[in-house]
Amino acid sequence: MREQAVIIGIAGGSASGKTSIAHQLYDCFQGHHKVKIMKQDDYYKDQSHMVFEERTKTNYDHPFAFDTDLLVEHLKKLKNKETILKPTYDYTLHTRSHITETIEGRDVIILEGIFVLAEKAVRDMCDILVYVDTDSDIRFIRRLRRDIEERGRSLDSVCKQYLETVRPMHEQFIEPSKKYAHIIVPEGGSNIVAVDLLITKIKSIVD
Ligand SMILES: Nc1ncnc2c1ncn2[C@@H]1O[C@H](COP(=O)(O)OP(=O)(O)O)[C@@H](O)[C@H]1O
Ligand SMILES: O=c1ccn([C@@H]2O[C@H](COP(=O)(O)O)[C@@H](O)[C@H]2O)c(=O)[nH]1
Repeated sequence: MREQAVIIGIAGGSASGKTSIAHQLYDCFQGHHKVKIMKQDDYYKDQSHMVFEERTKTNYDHPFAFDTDLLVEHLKKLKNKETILKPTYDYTLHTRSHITETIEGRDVIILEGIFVLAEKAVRDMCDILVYVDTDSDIRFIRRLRRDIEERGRSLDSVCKQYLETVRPMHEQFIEPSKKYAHIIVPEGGSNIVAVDLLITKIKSIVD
């Protein structure tokens, strides 16, 4: 087993299927290796000093919304299989939760998030870079359903946020970051062939 962890970065638009692919990779490796899924979203800046109303106005699809310095610091430690204390994020409150997770050294780190490819310091930490490429209408439908069912949003708030920030920021930052990918996966987690190829490649590095 390698002394350093292998870090797989998975980027793509909101609701493109990053989490689904991350879980498929996790399920494949976890019996044989120590694996951890890391969400870039856990590194959204803490906004507990702001009232809830103010937090709803934050642009969550701009790089400034993230504490990327902390994420990179943690990735460096994880690369060396050191322990970190990871923050966790609460989408319903739009801020960090009080829970901190201790993560001990792992062989494989699967990092997923909208800016994993767009942020140079983050992508430089990854051994394999994946972009999940799913059409925007499909992503919008999935996001609408998910944000209402799981993130405590209303129909109007999802539509407003999508038009005002999610869509323009996707076009400005996320879509252009596709050029940094080693592998582009169309159709997200339902693309079994692409996920199988990815698993084969990761196995060749890890084993
Ligand atoms: N291939 C798929 N077909 C249908 N629904 C999907 C598919 N992949 C993901 N979803 C759903 O879409 C939503 C967003 O998927 P997710 O993997 O969490 O995307 P991301 O992590 O990119 O935001 C979730 O509710 C998930 O269940
Ligand atoms: O407080 C928050 C924090 C984030 N968001 C939205 O989440 C997505 C990123 O998560 P995915 O799982 O990749 O969809 C991002 O587009 C933000 O708009 C939020 O709404 N509120």
